Amino acid sequence: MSNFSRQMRLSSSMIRRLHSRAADLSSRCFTTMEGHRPTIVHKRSLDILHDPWFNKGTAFSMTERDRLDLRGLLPPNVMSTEQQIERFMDDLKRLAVNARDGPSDPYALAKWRILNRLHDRNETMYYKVLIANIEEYAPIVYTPTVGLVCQNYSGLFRRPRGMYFSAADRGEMMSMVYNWPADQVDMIVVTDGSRILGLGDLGVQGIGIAIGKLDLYVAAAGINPQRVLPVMIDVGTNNEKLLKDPLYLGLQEHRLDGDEYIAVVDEFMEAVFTRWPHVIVQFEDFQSKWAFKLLQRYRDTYRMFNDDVQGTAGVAIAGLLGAVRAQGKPMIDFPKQKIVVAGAGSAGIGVLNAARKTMARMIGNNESAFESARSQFWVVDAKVSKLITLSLLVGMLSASSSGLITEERENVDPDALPFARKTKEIRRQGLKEGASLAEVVREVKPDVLLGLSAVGGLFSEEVLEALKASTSTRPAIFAMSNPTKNAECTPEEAFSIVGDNIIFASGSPFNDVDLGNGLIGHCNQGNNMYLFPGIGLGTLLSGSRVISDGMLQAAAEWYLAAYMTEEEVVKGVIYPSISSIRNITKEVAAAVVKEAIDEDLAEGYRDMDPRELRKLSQVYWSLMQSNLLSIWCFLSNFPYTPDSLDADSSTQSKTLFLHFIMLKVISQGLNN
Ligand SMILES: NC(=O)c1ccc[n+]([C@@H]2O[C@H](COP(=O)([O-])OP(=O)(O)OC[C@H]3O[C@@H](n4cnc5c(N)ncnc54)[C@H](O)[C@@H]3O)[C@@H](O)[C@H]2O)c1
Ligand SMILES: O=C(O)C[C@H](O)C(=O)O
Ligand SMILES: [Mg+2]
Repeated sequence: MSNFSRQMRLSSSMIRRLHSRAADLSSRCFTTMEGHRPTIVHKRSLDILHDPWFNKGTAFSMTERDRLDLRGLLPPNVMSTEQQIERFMDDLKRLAVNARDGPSDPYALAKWRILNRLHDRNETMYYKVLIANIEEYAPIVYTPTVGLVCQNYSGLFRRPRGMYFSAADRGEMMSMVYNWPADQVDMIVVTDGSRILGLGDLGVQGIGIAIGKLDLYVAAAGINPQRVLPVMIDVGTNNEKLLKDPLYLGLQEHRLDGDEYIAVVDEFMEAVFTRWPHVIVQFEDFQSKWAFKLLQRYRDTYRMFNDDVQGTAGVAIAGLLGAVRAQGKPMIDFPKQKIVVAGAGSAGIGVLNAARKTMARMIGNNESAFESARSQFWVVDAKVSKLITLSLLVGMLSASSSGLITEERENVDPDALPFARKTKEIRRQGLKEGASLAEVVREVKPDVLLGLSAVGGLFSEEVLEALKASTSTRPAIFAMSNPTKNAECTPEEAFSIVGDNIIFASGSPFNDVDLGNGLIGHCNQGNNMYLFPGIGLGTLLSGSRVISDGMLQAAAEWYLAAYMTEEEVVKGVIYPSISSIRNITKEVAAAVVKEAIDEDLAEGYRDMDPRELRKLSQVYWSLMQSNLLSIWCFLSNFPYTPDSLDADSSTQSKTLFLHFIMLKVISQGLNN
């Protein structure tokens, strides 16, 4: 071989090596500062974002995100360093301004920041703090402060948490899910940010709600924090303020709609269930237009549920049954209750459907029972139909379709249609289509006034005055809208206007009211947090294929409704305190497991044979009920076993035997 050709061979292999080294280097390097030499990083994915030496946060360009396996781990909008600094400074200044204006919101936000920083530094410690002080910190990491966090998310954003799937990721999601570092994910909470609490469309900022809900999964249900995944599906926003905000972190385009929207959610569902076939997906805070459609679309094929529709319905039913007991009546009297509901959105309709079914079951469980249950509800809404929107646009102020919904109303939402009152009926009651809430309350004299309207103060003085004429010995007011400012009324307003003898519940926490003379007006928190962690845990442990109505009903009616003692209910306490959320979650989960087995839906946990599970359930049902959560925490390597395992000597041997069987069952799954 001539020297020349040897040199050629050497140089071509060298060139190949150099090429591959260059390619390798280019995949591992990026610029930390414009105009500077590139940084070489030997890390990938979240490890980069969690490393203060390398992390550029939202300033990673799209090509860098692809090269460094970061795609989907950051909100989609790429920011410049200048924008990042501006966002940080804006936020800092805003806190100073707010602090002068009034203490409460900035104080709660400051607490959230401190907790969030702890979450970033040391997750174990974060959850220990949360669990030990759940009553104090649930209102910070969850409702109501989480709403404020979502509203201020652009300013608060420091380190990403969870995954973002945007409309721009179509066709990529199946590979993007592998950017998430955990091989096992048990729970996903997903939102598209279109209706965050009662705060409307917050776009990508809605990720905060998914994070807050999963904090409760960890704190209340003992789900391992390494196996939860908050998800934001960013399909744009119709919030004009966010669309114009140069510092907004999400896609700055109007929301996708129709088939295009469904295609994005379909792709997301397929991707997550392909990587984690046993995962459970909780849909959260989707506008009602999509909440029902997506629930119908997926509920028979995937392990999923909609918390606002189904979780809220269960919690409301438990409270409504509690209100019957508080009147000194048996629960079976529920079908006689007259109920006025304000707000026929995803939560309102969910409650109406479930309450109607519960009543029908109590009075015969047949067609005519179902029909007669319908007449116990009066629904008031303020939907502006498409036609009216159009007429408003062209300046013709016609009457909006608000007030009492009757069969006379045009363009009634099909989900609300079954509750449209018949004209003949309401004429007899002295009412008409569109009657105001106050008129309806005045004429119907209901036992219950329930709000899921997202309108703060909707239960005005006039409405509450009208409720004084209620035919109930103990009228109940459920002001369930969140966060605090959106509550339909405060407990002070309710007790002072309607009287000391009422039952009061709100979605966000309020303090009890001092009624004088040593009496306390109890303020219950009627929030779906009492159900969703147990629904998720029970579904996970049973390995149910889907989440059936029966499983949800079992959770609400068997357990939550019966949870309070007679003594408590008489005092007006119809929901438990948040401090007992772990105990409630355990029982809710046990009810869900049992029902899944009874309905033949349980497939066992991972490799657990369903027949074995059935046997286990029959023999050890009562024990499971008292030990399920401890066992789960223990076996899933969750570091914070909630209550000490039952060590009572008389039950110890049985308990240990149960632990042994459950250990066998669950370890099969964990070893997969
Ligand atoms: N406590 C809980 O556990 C819980 C659970 C879910 C939802 N929520 C709260 O319920 C509220 C509604 O949630 P959603 O998902 O049903 O929202 P949604 O937007 O689907 O429904 C709200 C409905 O209220 C109607 N409305 C608006 N103004 C009204 C008025 N003046 N009078 C009567 N109706 C009016 C709207 O037309 C709409 O149909 C939110 O504040 C949410 O935070 C609470
Ligand atoms: O998030 C909550 O506090 C309850 C409910 O899911 C809501 O949307 O308001
Ligand atoms: Mg919600």
